[in-house]
Amino acid sequence: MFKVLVSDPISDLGIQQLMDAADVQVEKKTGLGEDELAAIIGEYDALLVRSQTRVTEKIMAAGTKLKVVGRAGVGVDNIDLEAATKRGIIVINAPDGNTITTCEHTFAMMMALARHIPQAYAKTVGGVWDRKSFLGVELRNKTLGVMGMGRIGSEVAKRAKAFGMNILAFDPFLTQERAEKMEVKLASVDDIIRNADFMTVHTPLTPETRHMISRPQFEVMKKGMRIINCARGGIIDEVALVEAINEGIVAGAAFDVFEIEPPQIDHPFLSNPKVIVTPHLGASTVEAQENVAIDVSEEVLHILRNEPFKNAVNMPPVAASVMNRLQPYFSIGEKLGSFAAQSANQAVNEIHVDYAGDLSDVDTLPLTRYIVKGVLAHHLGSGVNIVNCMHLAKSRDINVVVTKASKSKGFTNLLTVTLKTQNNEETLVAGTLLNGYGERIVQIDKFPVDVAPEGHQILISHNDKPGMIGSVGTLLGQNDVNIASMQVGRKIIGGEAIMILTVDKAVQKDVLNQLTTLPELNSAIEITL
Ligand SMILES: NC(=O)C1=CN([C@@H]2O[C@H](COP(=O)(O)OP(=O)(O)OC[C@H]3O[C@@H](n4cnc5c(N)ncnc54)[C@H](O)[C@@H]3O)[C@@H](O)[C@H]2O)C=CC1
Ligand SMILES: O=C(O)C(=O)COP(=O)(O)O
Repeated sequence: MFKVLVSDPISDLGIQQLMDAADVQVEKKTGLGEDELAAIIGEYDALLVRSQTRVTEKIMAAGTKLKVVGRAGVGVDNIDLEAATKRGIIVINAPDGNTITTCEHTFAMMMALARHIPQAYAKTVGGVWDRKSFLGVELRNKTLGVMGMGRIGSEVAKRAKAFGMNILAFDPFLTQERAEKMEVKLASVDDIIRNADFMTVHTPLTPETRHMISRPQFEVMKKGMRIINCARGGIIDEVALVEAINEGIVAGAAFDVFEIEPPQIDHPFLSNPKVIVTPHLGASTVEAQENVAIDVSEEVLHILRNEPFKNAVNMPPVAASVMNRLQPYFSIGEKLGSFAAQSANQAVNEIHVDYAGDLSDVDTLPLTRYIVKGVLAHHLGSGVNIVNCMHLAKSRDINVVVTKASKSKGFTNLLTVTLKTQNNEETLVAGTLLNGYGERIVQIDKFPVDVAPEGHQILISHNDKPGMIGSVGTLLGQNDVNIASMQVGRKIIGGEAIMILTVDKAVQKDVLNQLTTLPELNSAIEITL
């Protein structure tokens, strides 16, 4: 008999099939603290949660029988995926079931914002008949900026068009072709900030999206913009937003999610008349809750019964027979993918992987998955894993092309990852495992290099002129950035060159900006591996 614990409010109808299963016993215990949950989790084979329960390392460690954590929803940021993977606990989510519901909530928030509905309601029920204070705006003919054109963002864009809005859309995986198909205008973050009347965010919270709208963006923002966040708290800097409202830059904001949930009673949003809020209700409809609970229950049953499943966000199912030969390359493969994604600055529509050497005669798909995961994870965050990465690439019209050759330029194996963008630009990174020296990047674009892929690196493109190394070193020194190692690569004397530095800590954006002002220096990108 499998025991399943449901620790958040999850639809009874949705989990009916679990409750009906003869080999499963379901128990519901909501509102438990970490210690209380850790004290009982050892009895259970599966745990079902929404966003309230924090499934921490401590819970995983105590869950000695735990085979699966099921998230009845999309975001898995309340689950310690690393801890789960380390312990072989499969984490699954239900990515599709609440898309429309969350999209509709976003629309409800946008309309409430445009017409001051919560504020007007409060006054009216308070006995004040005030028709002067709540002059609204139409959505028709307004420009809506959508940041993140995944499942929810795309649905929001579709509905906004029906309201006569013009859509500017930004997503690192949105190509011109796909934008045209969706009848939206492909835009940069900057285009949206400067031109939109309404802006809505639909990205996951990743290191890159954290505070993606902050003071510098508010400073150049179109005056009077209205902002909606029904994705994750922290994508928009809450403090900077309140300042921008008080300075008259932002006309109003509608937030369903907060950097810390629930927010403290003195959170500045709660007393600001231009901010409307809901308590993380994006996914809260009868339909969505049934959908996600059904999806997650089905998957949990499959996993408990050792049957195939599809929505794992962490589980690496690699056949044992190929494991021994491929496994040593998993880490360098993922790093090459990540390195390439961080150095490409356009939407990618092809990931080309070339295997040269003795791996060319085995099924390299498990290794390709690590490379594709490395590429996608830079933008998609913790939701991408080696189980779902191929599907995610396909759903974003990204082709994964693999070629193989037995000759490997002198290495036992050489892995070459080339990202092709919609403008036919190519970013190439090649790497290998060197006997006795470990992982090495041996080529970046056309330049041969010898770099250990680890930590914080700065990739600089410059012209091969005397004094470049000195001026870069001096500028970094002045900014307290310590250089651990440095490599330069060039094809011909005096021509194009690259410099790759490994530094001891993350580099501030303004230091990278300062680097780009140096004479003969073309670009400087930070890469974190
Ligand atoms: N308020 C609520 O109750 C709910 C919130 N959510 C949240 O909504 C968000 C979106 O969910 P889905 O659409 O299902 O996810 P999705 O994975 O389908 O879409 C996310 C999109 O964001 C894009 N993205 C990543 N980094 C970006 C960047 N720096 N700039 C622009 N775009 C970027 C990705 O390429 C992807 O297309 C997630 O954060 C999810 O957790 C989802 C359901 C309910
Ligand atoms: O699915 C998501 O990402 C959500 O944020 C929904 O959260 P909830 O299940 O309503 O706690």
